[in-house]
Amino acid sequence: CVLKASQKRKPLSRLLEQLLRNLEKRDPNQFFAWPVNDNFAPGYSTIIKKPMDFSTMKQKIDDNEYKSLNCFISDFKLMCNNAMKYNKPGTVYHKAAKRLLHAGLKQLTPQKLRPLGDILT
Ligand SMILES: COc1ccc(C(=O)NC2CCC2)cc1-c1cc(C(C)=O)n2cccnc12
Repeated sequence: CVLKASQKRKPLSRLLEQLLRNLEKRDPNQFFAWPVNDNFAPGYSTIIKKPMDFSTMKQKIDDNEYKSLNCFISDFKLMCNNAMKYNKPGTVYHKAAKRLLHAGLKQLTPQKLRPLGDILT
């Protein structure tokens, strides 16, 4: 069937979905898969002003909210930094966030992304 213009996946969206899938693989416990719930994280919504998680990033891709790769990377960093702010060093979540941020940014270096061509310019 022919995709209507509105349904046509923009090249950037397809790329971001692929990058998101690769980042999610680095979160095997799915600590970052969904918004953090105040019931499990007391006071979270008062401490963290701009929550972010992978499901929200996926929704933003689907809604074409990301106008550039840098906006996508900023949300990824925000998500990890939120976890390193709310959770004390040494906790399972602080360690997971630090590891995820490090591994994720390695995947998002220009060297790794250049093969994807001029989609990013
Ligand atoms: C979507 O968020 C989650 C989902 C599941 C779990 C979870 O399975 N936690 C089990 C490991 C020990 C209980 C934790 C979290 C979680 C993430 C976070 C983050 C990312 O800060 N968090 C902070 C305090 C308490 N729980 C969490």
